[in-house]
Order: sequence, then C-alpha cells, then structure tokens
Amino acid sequence: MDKAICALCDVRVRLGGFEFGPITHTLSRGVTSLLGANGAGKTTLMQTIVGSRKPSGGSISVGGDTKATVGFLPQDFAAPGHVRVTDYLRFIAWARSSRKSAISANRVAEALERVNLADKAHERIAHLSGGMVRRVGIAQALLTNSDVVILDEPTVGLDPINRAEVRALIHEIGADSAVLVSTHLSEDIADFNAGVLVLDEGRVLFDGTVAGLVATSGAQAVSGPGVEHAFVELVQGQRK
Ligand SMILES: Nc1ncnc2c1ncn2[C@@H]1O[C@H](COP(=O)(O)OP(=O)(O)OP(=O)(O)O)[C@@H](O)[C@H]1O
Repeated sequence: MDKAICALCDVRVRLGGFEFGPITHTLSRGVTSLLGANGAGKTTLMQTIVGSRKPSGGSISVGGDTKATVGFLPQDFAAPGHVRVTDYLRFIAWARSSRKSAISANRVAEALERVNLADKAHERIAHLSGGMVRRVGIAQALLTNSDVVILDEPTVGLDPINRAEVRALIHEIGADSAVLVSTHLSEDIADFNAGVLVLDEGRVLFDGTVAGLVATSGAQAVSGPGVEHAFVELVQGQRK
C-alpha cells in the first residue's frame, strides 16, 4: 500500500453550536471519493484540509508538514469571462507565489497541458464550454504542484461527455497525487472505484473501498446503482 501523504487526526470544526467531526483519515496516492448527503460536511472537511477553515481540534499534516500547500477546486469555482485563460492562470500563479517559492510561467503551461487545454490558452474564458471552464478550475488547483489535490464536486452540472473527460483527468492526477473528490454522482464513484469516505452529520460512516461499500448491501459488482443503494442503506440505517 502507498504511504500516507495527508494525515487527518481527530479533526474537529466548530460550526455555530455544532461541532463537526472528529475525523481521522489518511490520504495516499490515488483517488478517494468523498460521499455524503447534503449538509453531511464534505465541503467543511475539504475547506479545513486546504486551510480556509480553522479546526477547533486535532491535526492535519501533508507530507509531514502542517503548513504545506494543497491544490483546491472550490464547489463554486468561477473565473472572469473577459480574461484569457493563460492570463487568468498567470495571475493566480503570481497571487500564490512568494519570495521563497515563485510559480513560473512554465508551470502555467504545464497545468494547461495536463488538463488538455493548451490549444485554448489564448481564448477568453467566456468563450469556453462549461466542461472547459471546470478544467481551467482544475488547472489552477494544479499550479502549486501539490501532492494533495482537493476537488469539490468537479463533475456537477456537466453533460455525460464532459463528465467522462473530467473523470479521466482525475484518474490521471491520481496517478501522481492524493486526490480527494466530493460528488453526489454514484456513477463517478463507481468509475473511480478506489477509496471512499462516507460522511453523515459531520461523522465518518464508512472508510474503505468502493467495492467494500457496495458489499455492505450484499452486492458483488461495483456499479453506479450499487453504490447508490449501499449509500442510501448506510445513511438510513444510521438515522433509524
Ligand atoms: N458557519 C456555520 N455555522 C453553522 N453551521 C454551518 C456553518 N457552515 C456550515 N454549516 C452547516 O454545516 C453542515 C455541513 O455543511 P457542508 O457545506 O460542509 O455540507 P456538504 O456535505 O458539503 O453539503 P452539500 O452536499 O449540500 O454541498 C451544513 O448543515 C451547514 O448548514
């Protein structure tokens, strides 16, 4: 088994009067799907890993470093339509650079290659399809060349062709990095067919593989409907 790249230990987050967690989980190279009903805490967990929410307890380390940079595609990713793709990514690269570690123009070109948008580098963002804009969002998440990439609902709202392209891209990113992907689409989870973390009301309900999740409802083969059935049974069983 690959060694842990990101380790979460007893992570808790205070949300008004409610405390999310504790979550203990490790992410290794490959894709892990994050699953949960609306309000289960998927975005909260992702925002906490990337550092935009402060945990009220526990610890998060990436490659042994508690302040490492993590690539992130937020759920509500949007980019200014009048700006050209390369100019947008160069601006993000500049904004994320520091005196000690500058993100080079080469890194922008590499990120565009990785998301298969090199031929759209000089296009205005408003002229791209929804699937291409999502890939621009993934490109900005790859600029920091992080070992951990967090993608909040990267396939939502895409047609089946664009969804399959984004899934293929996520598989490729998972070959080098630990990728955590939240999605409500059981078809995505069956396609990733790797690790899965199921949350409910801020707690871990299941931590294992997609095959293991499907097996909880007695099914043998991994499929979209099989994932959905197992997920519904798991959550409803917990709430009884
Ligand atoms: N600042 C806050 N104060 C109180 N409650 C909050 C706060 N932020 C989030 N919550 C609540 O915490 C819960 C978790 O929200 P979160 O957005 O993480 O869920 P989610 O699993 O990503 O949902 P969805 O699938 O709808 O995107 C929700 O019930 C939300 O209303």
